[in-house]
Amino acid sequence: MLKVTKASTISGSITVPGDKSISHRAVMFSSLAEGKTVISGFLPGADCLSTISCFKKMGVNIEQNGDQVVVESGGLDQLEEPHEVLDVGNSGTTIRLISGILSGLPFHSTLVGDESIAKRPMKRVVTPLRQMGAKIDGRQGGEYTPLSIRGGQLQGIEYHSSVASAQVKSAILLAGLRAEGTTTVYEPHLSRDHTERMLSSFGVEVQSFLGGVSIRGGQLLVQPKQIQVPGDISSAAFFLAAAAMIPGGSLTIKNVGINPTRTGMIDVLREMGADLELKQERVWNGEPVADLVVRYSALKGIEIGGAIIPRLIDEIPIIAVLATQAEGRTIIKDAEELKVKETNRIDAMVSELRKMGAKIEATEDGMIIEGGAKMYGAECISYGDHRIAMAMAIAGIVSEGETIIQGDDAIYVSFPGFDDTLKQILK
Ligand SMILES: O=C(O)C1=C[C@@H](OP(=O)(O)O)[C@@H](O)[C@H](O)C1
Ligand SMILES: C=C(OP(=O)(O)O)C(=O)O
Repeated sequence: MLKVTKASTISGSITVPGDKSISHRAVMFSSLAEGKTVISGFLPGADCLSTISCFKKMGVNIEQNGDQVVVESGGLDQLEEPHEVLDVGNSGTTIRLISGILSGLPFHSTLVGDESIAKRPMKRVVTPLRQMGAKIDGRQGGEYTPLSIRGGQLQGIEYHSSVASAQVKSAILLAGLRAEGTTTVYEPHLSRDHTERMLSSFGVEVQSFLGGVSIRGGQLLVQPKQIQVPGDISSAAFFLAAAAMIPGGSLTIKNVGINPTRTGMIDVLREMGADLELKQERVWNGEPVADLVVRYSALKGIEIGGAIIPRLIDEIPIIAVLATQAEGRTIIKDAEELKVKETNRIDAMVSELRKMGAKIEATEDGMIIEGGAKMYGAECISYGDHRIAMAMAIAGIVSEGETIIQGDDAIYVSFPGFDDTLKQILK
């Protein structure tokens, strides 16, 4: 249980843990390359630890010590048939990306996860992977876990994904690495491109073009020896929002990844009127990084939809909180993907923010928030979803009285140390 009370203001200089998407990929791709890779700035959260555990079960030697990870592998061809079930825990990224990798390997494996994973749709990866030649079975025709995969000879495909999902795109590209010919994925809007960037840094040729990306099969990964993971902008988002909406707020967050496919939150903050600066811009392993400086200023409601949605998909719970503190109406649309995350994030945010007095309603594909309502502390639940737990903790610091968040242990999925960082900046 996490307890928070109204903050008089927040200030300071902090860092946030490593980017979750990049940490998963760093472990996966290092496991596919022959030799030793040292990863620093790794996110030691539950989701990325699940990825490590799956690759260990396929014979990869991985030592993890806090945010330092050393991966020693014989390469893709040396991965072994796992004796045990591969457990992805709560991690959608792990199950979807690993399905793409397993599809090209000549053995059988079974994938399971927790009760949230058991409700998340898998056909979005199973369908294209089957088209490429993988034999995949699962509950309800392959829509739900447990999934059972027998990989082998694959054929490249041209796939038009109906969702802008980096997990779908990455699963197909990773299978494409082992397929005959070229594999092309088209997506309705550009989703995060960490797979493309990191594969390039492993010497793989990936062709990105407007609307899609192609990969030629049979290419080997050559490990870059060192990978430095930037701070996660999705974790930084909670504190950026807090500083932007609390009078007198002023905060620096150092070493944050600012890959343009992830910076929708920065665009939203600026459009709402926040005072935000990027400093010390630089590049780590093909990923842009900066220090973010944010200060309080009056915010106004805006409309959010279309191509920006995949660029801020995980930030929508905290954007909903931000909107409660802005003047006027915020409309979030085209975000139906929120219904198939760790929980239905539209329903969860509407229900929890309403308990605190916010004026918020759910729509088919998002939510509408009327800013300016007075908010009061309440007893909230996380629905086992890390982002809901953190969003409600930040809602608690702008509300009168005390807020209790039940199920805050979910935060460990993506942000170990959230509580301490929050305490550090609360004044
Ligand atoms: O590829 C990734 O690392 C991720 C992609 C996104 O999911 P979708 O691909 O389902 O949109 C995001 O929500 C998730 O937190 C991480
Ligand atoms: C949706 C998320 O992650 P995943 O899909 O990997 O479970 C998230 O971190 O918000």
